[in-house]
Amino acid sequence: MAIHWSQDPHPHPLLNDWLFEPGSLTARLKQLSQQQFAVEPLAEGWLDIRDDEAQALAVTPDTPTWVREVFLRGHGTPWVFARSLATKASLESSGFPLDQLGTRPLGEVLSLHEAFVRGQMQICSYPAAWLPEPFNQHNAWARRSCFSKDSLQVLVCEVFLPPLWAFQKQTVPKA
Ligand SMILES: C=C(O[C@@H]1C=C(C(=O)O)C=C[C@H]1O)C(=O)O
Repeated sequence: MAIHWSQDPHPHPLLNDWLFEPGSLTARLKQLSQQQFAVEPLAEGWLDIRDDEAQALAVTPDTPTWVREVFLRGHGTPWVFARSLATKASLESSGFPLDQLGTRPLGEVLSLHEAFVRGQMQICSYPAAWLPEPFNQHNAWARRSCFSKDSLQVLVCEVFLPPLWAFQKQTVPKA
């Protein structure tokens, strides 16, 4: 399945505001949920990566890679599906604990190391088939970027799920 990642902004301002949020998504979701926030690991392991992911890391698709898929939940509801990955070789040489995070947000660990540089943000309409149930009925807007530090590259993809937009709608900004 082909996927097109673009650096161009999305025409819809609300979508663009989230898709190109420069800061930590964890921090923003914690604020939006008034700290009623949690990370739920869904799948983790030495899993196959997709052609577009291998291309982003400049490796072949059969390269041993740790993949971490989670829901970021606000008030107990999945708001974001995130898929983060890094090659085995780069994890072993850096000691970065991508495979030991559990329910600890990746963003918190990345922020501990100031040396991480976040690459260009790209967006796409993420294929429904790549989303976990019950969100695998429709495509959803996603962003991805690569956090780099020395030889380590952590590719982070975040897909914004319909319940986040529903919550946004019901949360009228304070005057
Ligand atoms: C990179 C961040 O970490 C978040 C937490 C993730 C996790 O715990 O797996 C994955 C993607 C991010 O939304 C962030 O907060 O900006």
